[in-house]
Amino acid sequence: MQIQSLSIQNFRNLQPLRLHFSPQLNIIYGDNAAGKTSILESLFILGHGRSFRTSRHSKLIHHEQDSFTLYGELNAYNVLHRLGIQRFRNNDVKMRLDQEPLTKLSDLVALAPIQVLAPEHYELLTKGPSGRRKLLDWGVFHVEHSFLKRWQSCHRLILQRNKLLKTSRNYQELSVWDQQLVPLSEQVSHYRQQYIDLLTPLFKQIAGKFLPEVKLSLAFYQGWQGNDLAALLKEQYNKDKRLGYTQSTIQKADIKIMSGKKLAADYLSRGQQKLVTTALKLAQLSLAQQRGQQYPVFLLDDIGAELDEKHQRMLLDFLAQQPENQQIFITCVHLDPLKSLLNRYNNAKLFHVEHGAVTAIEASK
Ligand SMILES: Nc1ncnc2c1ncn2[C@@H]1O[C@H](COP(=O)(O)OP(=O)(O)OP(=O)(O)O)[C@@H](O)[C@H]1O
Repeated sequence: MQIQSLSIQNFRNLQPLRLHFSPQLNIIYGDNAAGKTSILESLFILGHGRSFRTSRHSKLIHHEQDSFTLYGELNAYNVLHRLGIQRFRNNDVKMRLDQEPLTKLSDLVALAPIQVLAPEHYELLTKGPSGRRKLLDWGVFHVEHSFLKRWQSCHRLILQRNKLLKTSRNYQELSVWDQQLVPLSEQVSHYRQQYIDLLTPLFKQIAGKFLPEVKLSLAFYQGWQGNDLAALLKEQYNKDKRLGYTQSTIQKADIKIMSGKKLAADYLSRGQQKLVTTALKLAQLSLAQQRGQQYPVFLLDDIGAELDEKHQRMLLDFLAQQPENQQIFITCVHLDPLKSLLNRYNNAKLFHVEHGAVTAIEASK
């Protein structure tokens, strides 16, 4: 997938603008607080309907305005699509795809795979499992679109079960729900496990280059112990009732990132943890390419801020070896470290951002 152009209105500090992108490499540079990440954020919203920096949409709207509007031209499966998203302070959202109203976020996500690696993600290992689960589910969804429907049904059933737990007098009253919940949960877990199995060799290969000193691997925790979820739900009924929620669900799933037999988060330095996150995201990108899916657009925020020079070079070398139709966006304060990457592309585009205004610069200059 490639983003051909983007118009932005009333988004964070950005002045109204329209940008035409390179199908390969785009570099957005400028001083701190110029608005570089805001551009990446708006690109991310085209494929996710939400930001990667905040869950509060109102923060994205320019201080003095009531709504922001994004309008993107996307090339998906060699077809040009026009996507418009408008978000209001009261949380209303209007989305249109090719002139038609778009009501399902999943259609947007399926159309436009967009992946981001930003400083926010470098705490992926130490924070709770929800970030890792999001990363996993985004990947699973792009391998297997039918995953989402099952995932949503499962969440609905868990919600209903939790409500019923409070009023139920014995397990029998819940067992009908569990007859539906158990097979659905097992299917969701099966897809997740399959994805981890596909991702692991690529992750090991990439992590092995970035961190040759540690032996990393991935393990999948499905959200409960053992293989008999039906028996577990029955056995845990009294405790679930006391707690007011179901303990063993797909909502507890996690990717365990291991260093040998230990959890990587407990033993690796902060720098090493950043490299593990980088390797995970790059492995997801490689997996999509390997499977002949639509290549996700890859957004890399603030390359200079988090990695040392040696690993920055390794990351840039990795990006320099990407296939031709892989679109990449990178933000940075200094252009110098990116010169060798720029030299590899004859159609790279540079954008200079200053106080929310963006100027396209010829890459040859
Ligand atoms: N809703 C908003 N309305 C107006 N301005 C905003 C809004 N939200 C954030 N800003 C401002 O937008 C500016 C740009 O922020 P952004 O994070 O995009 O900068 P950046 O160029 O990526 O900076 P850095 O290099 O420091 O990461 C900041 O000064 C921020 O305070």
